[in-house]
Amino acid sequence: MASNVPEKQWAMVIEKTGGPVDYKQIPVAKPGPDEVLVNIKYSGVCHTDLHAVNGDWPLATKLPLVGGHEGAGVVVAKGELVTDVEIGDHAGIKWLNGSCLSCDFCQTGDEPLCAKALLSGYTVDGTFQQYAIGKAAHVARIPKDVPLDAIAPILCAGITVYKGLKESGARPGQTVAIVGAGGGLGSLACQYAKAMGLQVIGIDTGDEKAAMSKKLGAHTFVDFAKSSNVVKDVQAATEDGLGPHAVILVAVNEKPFQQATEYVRPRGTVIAIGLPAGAFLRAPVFETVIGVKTIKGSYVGNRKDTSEAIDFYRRGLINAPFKTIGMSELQKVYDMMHEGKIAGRYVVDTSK
Ligand SMILES: NC(=O)c1ccc[n+]([C@@H]2O[C@H](COP(=O)([O-])OP(=O)(O)OC[C@H]3O[C@@H](n4cnc5c(N)ncnc54)[C@H](O)[C@@H]3O)[C@@H](O)[C@H]2O)c1
Ligand SMILES: [Zn+2]
Ligand SMILES: [Zn+2]
Repeated sequence: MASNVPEKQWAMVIEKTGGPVDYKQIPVAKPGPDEVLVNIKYSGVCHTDLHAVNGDWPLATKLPLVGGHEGAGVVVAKGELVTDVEIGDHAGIKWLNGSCLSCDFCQTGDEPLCAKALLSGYTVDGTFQQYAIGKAAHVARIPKDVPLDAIAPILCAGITVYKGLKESGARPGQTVAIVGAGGGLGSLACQYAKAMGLQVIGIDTGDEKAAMSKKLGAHTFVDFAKSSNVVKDVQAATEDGLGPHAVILVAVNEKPFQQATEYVRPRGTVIAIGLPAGAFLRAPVFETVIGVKTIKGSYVGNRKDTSEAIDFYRRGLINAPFKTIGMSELQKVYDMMHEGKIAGRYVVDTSK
């Protein structure tokens, strides 16, 4: 372990599901043989972190829990089996903290499906602390010319929407609707879609999110709260009125998951990414069949998706807004997120 690693550090911890999240000092963990210890400088706040606090999903978290899975920082220690990450390297701890590397899914680059996957800020402690552990095989390699605050949101939101866009099969020139375009994943989805040569329809609510979505690449914005007919408005936003070729669902409510199958273009694909509590996908069988529509889930990304998503940023293609706040103020971010008031992403600075 590097000599400047302290015994104790600041962290945001929940003791029980439902919170509150407390700012307190906890011990710094020691990396196991195949792990690295990363001095987290910045961590993005994903809506998943809020689902974890609230216990929304049919999957229990560890407790007490340090949340966070968009952590970017500097490697300060490593286990004896780690040969391809060096002390001083910049690294990211993402949702997929580790996987078995040998099951059928891991062997085929589908490691998010690994039954033994470790999830940062959920089944293992995450990045709302100054020093976090990651499996060396899975930490994101971050080039040193990339700023650690701006890259943090890419480590979940960016990877996830980039993968979702690839899974949609949408090709350059085609149209994609981003549902939840003003949020953390949505703002990045607008940028990745634009960079991939797609035309973008943004769907969300409020003037701030409308203006931001347009700035990030949406040619049309549909305000779901103001529109009297979202399905018609989304279809009307495509040149021939037949609807978008793909829909990326990153909203945190169930209703748009039902609407998407109605307005997606025949032969089109609906990609479900958002995870509203207790929600169901529902589609009319007749229209889905005769429209040859595809509905599929998409879940984070693999290590290759990770490096590609980071490379898009490095090449200057991604410039989604984020605001920085002290880590000790995490509860404020959760409160704003709960109210749907965040346009883009918040990133916490672990030094404050
Ligand atoms: N599948 C995955 O791999 C994966 C990865 C990361 C996050 N997620 C999930 O994605 C979701 C979004 O995360 P986030 O951090 O971007 O959240 P966020 O709170 O930043 O954004 C959600 C956005 O959805 C908008 N929204 C709410 N209702 C809507 C509606 N009816 N129509 C259109 N937009 C609507 C909100 O206004 C907000 O802007 C969460 O459920 C999160 O857990 C999934
Ligand atoms: Zn996330
Ligand atoms: Zn595996």
